[in-house]
Amino acid sequence: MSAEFNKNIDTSSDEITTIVVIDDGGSKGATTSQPIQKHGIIIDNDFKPLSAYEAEKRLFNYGKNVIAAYQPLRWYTVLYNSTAHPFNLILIGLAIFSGATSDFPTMTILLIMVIISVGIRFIQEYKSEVAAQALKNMVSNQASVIRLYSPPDTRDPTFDDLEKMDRGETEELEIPLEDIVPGDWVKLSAGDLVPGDVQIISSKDLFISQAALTGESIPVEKFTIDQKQPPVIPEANENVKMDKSELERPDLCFMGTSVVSGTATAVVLKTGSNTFFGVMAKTLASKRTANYYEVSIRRISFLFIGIMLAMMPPVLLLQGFLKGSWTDAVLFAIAVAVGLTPEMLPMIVNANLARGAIALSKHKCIVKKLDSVINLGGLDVLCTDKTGTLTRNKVELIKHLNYHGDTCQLPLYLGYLNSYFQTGLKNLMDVAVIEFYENPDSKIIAGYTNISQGFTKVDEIPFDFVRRRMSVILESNQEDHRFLISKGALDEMLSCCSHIYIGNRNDFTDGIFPTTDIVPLTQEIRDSVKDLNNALNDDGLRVIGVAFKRMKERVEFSVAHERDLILVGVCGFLDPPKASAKPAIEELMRYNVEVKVLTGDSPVVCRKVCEEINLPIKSIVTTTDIEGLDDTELEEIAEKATIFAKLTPLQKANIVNALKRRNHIVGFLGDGINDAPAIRESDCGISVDEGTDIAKESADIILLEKSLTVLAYGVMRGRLTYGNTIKYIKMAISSNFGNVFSVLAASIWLPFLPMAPIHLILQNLLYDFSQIAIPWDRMDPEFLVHPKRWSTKGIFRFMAFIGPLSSIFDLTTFTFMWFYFQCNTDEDENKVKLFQTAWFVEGLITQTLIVHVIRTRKIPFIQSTASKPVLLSTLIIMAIGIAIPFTPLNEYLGMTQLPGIYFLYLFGVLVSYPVLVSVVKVVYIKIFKDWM
Ligand SMILES: Nc1ncnc2c1ncn2[C@@H]1O[C@H](COP(=O)(O)OP(=O)(O)OP(=O)(O)O)[C@@H](O)[C@H]1O
Ligand SMILES: [Mg+2]
Repeated sequence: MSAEFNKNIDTSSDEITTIVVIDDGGSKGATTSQPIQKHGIIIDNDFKPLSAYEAEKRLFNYGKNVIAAYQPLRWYTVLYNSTAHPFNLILIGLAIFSGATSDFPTMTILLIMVIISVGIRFIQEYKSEVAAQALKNMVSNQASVIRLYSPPDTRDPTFDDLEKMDRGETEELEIPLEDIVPGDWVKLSAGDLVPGDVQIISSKDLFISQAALTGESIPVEKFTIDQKQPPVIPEANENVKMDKSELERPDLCFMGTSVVSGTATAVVLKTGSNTFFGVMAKTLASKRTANYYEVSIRRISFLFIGIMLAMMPPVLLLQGFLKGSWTDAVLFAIAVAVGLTPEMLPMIVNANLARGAIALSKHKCIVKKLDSVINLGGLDVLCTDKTGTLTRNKVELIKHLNYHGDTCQLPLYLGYLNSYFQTGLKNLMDVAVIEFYENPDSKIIAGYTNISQGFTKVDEIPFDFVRRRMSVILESNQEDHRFLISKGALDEMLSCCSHIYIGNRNDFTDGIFPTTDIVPLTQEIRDSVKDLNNALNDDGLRVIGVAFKRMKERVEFSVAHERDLILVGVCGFLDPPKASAKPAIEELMRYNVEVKVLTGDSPVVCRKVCEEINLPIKSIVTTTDIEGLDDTELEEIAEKATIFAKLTPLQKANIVNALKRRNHIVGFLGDGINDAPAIRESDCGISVDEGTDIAKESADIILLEKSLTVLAYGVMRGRLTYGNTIKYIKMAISSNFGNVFSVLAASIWLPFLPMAPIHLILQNLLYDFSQIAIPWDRMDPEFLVHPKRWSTKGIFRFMAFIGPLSSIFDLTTFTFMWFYFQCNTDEDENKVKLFQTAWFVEGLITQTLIVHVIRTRKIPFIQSTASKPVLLSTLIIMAIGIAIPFTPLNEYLGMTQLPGIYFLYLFGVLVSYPVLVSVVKVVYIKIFKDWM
């Protein structure tokens, strides 16, 4: 860029003070022509790009270009977040109360519980925060800036370097977004995120989507306005107030918005938290709306708290009135409250998500927001674009044909000129055209060594996904003519052509553009061009048409000039399917995820690709089939079709929404600007690292490699994460619910406390320990093959049916102790101790054991075994539970050794409880078709 850019700045216009910056449009080779000036900013001589040194200084003064609200959390914030949870507050409150009533053992255990739950959660979250940051750094976010030339080796500049610096030459650099400083000159093109609040110096058909700021989805055009003053850049410590009306100003673009089409050069006014977006983010971050998953977890937390609060008064009153000792009653009620608080819930949920995210990152899949892991597990429809996902990310030009279908140089040359001079989004097709042309083997050209040297660019009309074509306007260095060269999707080209070239010249000595062999484009000819297109499509070739026209005008060019063109022929591109696509599709089908292809390309090419990778095609629809449909019709069509071709970006998003309305959990994988709206609308938006900035910004998950294989793994991993989370929740909530019955029954029935408060609390502590390993558990393969969706209703149902089962065994234990061991009076302290110890052990063991039954639909241990950490943690805790009454601790805890016959009974419980739950499980699954 550098040199050309300087040449665009007409330094001669006013000797001393002014420079006119004129529309550059990022043009290549625009050295000799007189570009048309649309608007200009009159600014003084000091207005030039920054030097590397100045940029460095400003980076120090202004700080990095990051928004405070998005900055990594500090350890103390994480610690605060892990502590300030209602469950912990309840425990801390209860600990203080215990301390106040001189119940120090209880207080100690409560505090240990808080420390464990906060500690583990803190470690997990801090680890995942660090990992998330490292992962974010793996995703590249670059912006192009123009800076004054600086030698590659600043300490040892060459003579050439010095000369360039003397001349004040500039260079275009790709630098990390966060290193942009106020005063930097940045280049914007389609798909870019605007890297700060900027003022436009020059632009070409620049359309910006300001949806992120204003909610307005229609892109607005931005351009320079005549201005006598140079842009004002606020000082580093200046407090600039925000003025909403600035959003309307056509010459300002804002951080957080993105370029839909066109190009521009702009100067950065504000960065990071000083930008409009930064200020907004500060207020928004505190009012961020929770997503469905967060809401569900919160709802469940409240349910837990609700059960607990509902339990406290009856227990307190029953114990107080029936037993007479109010202090005992209060302590017991507290212990019950502790028992009913699932203090491990936040830790398990977060540890699960963090583990899932870290596992995914090892497969080059970066999760931007932790709970997207669960959403991945929920996917049952995956929409994807075609290029690079189903096909290799390498498009190759293999045919350049005239109207008759014969190989002809003209479409190649004109296509090349178009690709070479256009400066918008350079996509795979442009790269393919340039590579093919510049490959020495393919050049059969008379009179030219490099055709691009014979032309100067005057203007361009950038690509957009609705027009599906792009044009450049070139001036020949030999003739006094301008040429508009257009290339794009064939149908869209035909719609703007009036003539067609039917010759096949190979001699270009008298100029490249044909003047003869041009005939009107009759309907008949149109049809045969379409036949040619279809024949190429049938072979799996993507086709673009190339056309031109001669023009005398020296005007500002716009889309309106794309008419009455002469079609010179077509180029055919091969975009072969990826070898990995076939097995990946198979795997996704095994996981019951339906794949749909939403493409801007033609249906025939897309069908061919899908056939080659064995993607079953239900039906194919194109843009015209879905235009003007109402919501229900669109839903039906979205449900039925597999291939959606020639879609506009908005249509892609509409299809995603239609599928969502049909109760699907929809993922969208894409990399283009045209995919961004659909990515944003989907339940789980996925993009790739080499995708456009706006696609990446809209996505929840970034793949470092565009591949469906990773996604199949991600879906599986998401389901595993879901499984381990829901397993804990269902278990905890049903066991709590069961305990409610046992405690109430005991309170009415027994003349003494069924368990001393300290026992209840210790039991709870041990139980917590046994749960820590859950995030490391596995799920049955059968579980993983079905999409998982969060169902609060399912959780309630589970609680209501499975919870009371544990009470049955509590009650048999009470009965056994009451009748067999005659523990039926509060007069004999030893009997009371025996009773309490017996329930302590039985309760702990059944609670701990049950995870093995609940975690699977199958027969535990025989058909499905938990992972080692879970096996070990449950075994160890059960062993500790049985051992405690036999240790010297029993004195301190008020327990007593249990007789041998009790263990016979316990063995019976150990066998029959899982058997009972397993039987109920079979019935439950039969009735509700659901378990985990
Ligand atoms: N650089 C280009 N020059 C001319 N025409 C183009 C160019 N890029 C795309 N087109 C036209 O626009 C159509 C749609 O673009 P594109 O194929 O990129 O859409 P898409 O939805 O991203 O497709 P895919 O699903 O394959 O990624 C293309 O089929 C082609 O006809
Ligand atoms: Mg694409």
